[in-house]
Amino acid sequence: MTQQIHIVEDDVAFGKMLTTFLERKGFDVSVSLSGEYARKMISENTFDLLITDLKLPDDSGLALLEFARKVSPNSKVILMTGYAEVDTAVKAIKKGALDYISKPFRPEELLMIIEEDSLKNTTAENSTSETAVSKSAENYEIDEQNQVSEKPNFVVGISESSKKFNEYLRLVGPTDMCVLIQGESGTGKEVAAKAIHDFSNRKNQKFVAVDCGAIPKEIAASEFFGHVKGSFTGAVNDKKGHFEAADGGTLFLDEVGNLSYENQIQLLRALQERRIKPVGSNSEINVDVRILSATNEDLLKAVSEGKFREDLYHRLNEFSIHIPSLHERKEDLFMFTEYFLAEANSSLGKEVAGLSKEVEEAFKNYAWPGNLRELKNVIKRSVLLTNSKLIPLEVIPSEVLFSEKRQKETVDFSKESNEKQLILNALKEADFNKTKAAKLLNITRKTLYNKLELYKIEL
Ligand SMILES: Nc1ncnc2c1ncn2[C@@H]1O[C@H](COP(=O)(O)OP(=O)(O)OP(=O)(O)O)[C@@H](O)[C@H]1O
Repeated sequence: MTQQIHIVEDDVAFGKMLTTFLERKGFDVSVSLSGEYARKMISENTFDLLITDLKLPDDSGLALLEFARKVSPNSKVILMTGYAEVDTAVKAIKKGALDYISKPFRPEELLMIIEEDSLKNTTAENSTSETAVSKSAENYEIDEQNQVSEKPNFVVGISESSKKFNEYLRLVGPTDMCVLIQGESGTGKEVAAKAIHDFSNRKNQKFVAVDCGAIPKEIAASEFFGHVKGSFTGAVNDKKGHFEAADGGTLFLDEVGNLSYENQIQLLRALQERRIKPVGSNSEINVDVRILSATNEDLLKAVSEGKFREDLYHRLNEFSIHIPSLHERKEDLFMFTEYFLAEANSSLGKEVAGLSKEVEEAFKNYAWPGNLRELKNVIKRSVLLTNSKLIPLEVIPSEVLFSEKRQKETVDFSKESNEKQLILNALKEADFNKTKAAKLLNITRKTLYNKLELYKIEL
């Protein structure tokens, strides 16, 4: 079926360009120029995908995202952001957006995100059979001593913190303990949960991952415990819930801190009694499920503020694992880079050999607020745009080069080639406005003028 896409963009020309591109790729596309019109459209139609600008004259992309999650929970949302808005975009991902894309971007980059998501969905659909096992099982193999070990395609890392948390995965894996995995968005919490499952004797049973942040509280009970036909409007068939689907295996509750208080009580009851009752049913079903959960917020603080039940917190947290942010494990950066580069080359049919020296520097200096997910995205988009052996600075998104989140040791201005390229990038980014470009570079206007002269950059 043709996918219905709705674009919310007040820049008429840009919206038109995206529409034409996506229509050529076979999508059914409509556009809103304002938040008000977009809200009307979202209420009256069911779109598969909503692509919205973060800044609208009468609204914000974040508010639209929240609105869409309420009135049309099945619609995916991609946010288009300016270069300095990565933090907000990361917030958007936490609120349930599929992804974000920083402007300026080429339409091919957007298509890549859309196609990657459809691919994921197809894989997910194909793996709903009773015998399906976790995808991350592919990440491990049995060695000669019959020990489970990582294949090279699962990056363990060389930093002390990575070694430690991977050791914890190994240790807690074979137990039946409930594990709470904590870490910033994109650090690899789901990958870690799958690894725990794969180290357990449930590894040949199902691993069911549930994004608690994406379930509206009204239907959470039916999602977790299932329902019987006719139990509420819209319940046209009996439906199995996640607990039953994961019976014998592992249930991974992602963003568990987002569950409403009422849903927390229901979950606690199910965990204590190891029995569930589908909505509208009179009989209970025994379930044997190991619970792993993850959060990127401070759950203990949520407990002290009365937003998260303390008894549930202790149930879920029989063992806790903290995944370090990429910023805290900089030693692993280039291992992950190599891995994601190989992955991007193979999926895009390219043969990019590595990063240029300047890009390497920029990567080292960036704080990576979106962690491994951001690194993976940046590399994939850059590989797509690279036509040389090494990834050049020009294809790197400007937030990586100029974000306020960059660490203090900023750009190595001692290297002339770096400096000239960075100045050119900043000028481009600032639409050749020198005051803005100087600000981006964190130098005075006068210094910028001197440097323009030094490098013979004519404007
Ligand atoms: N050890 C690893 N080796 C290789 N790739 C990894 C590893 N850990 C994470 N990744 C990749 O990084 C990306 C982010 O991982 P994941 O989805 O597990 O993060 P998350 O912490 O669950 O994110 P969120 O908080 O947004 O739910 C994924 O594409 C994943 O495949």
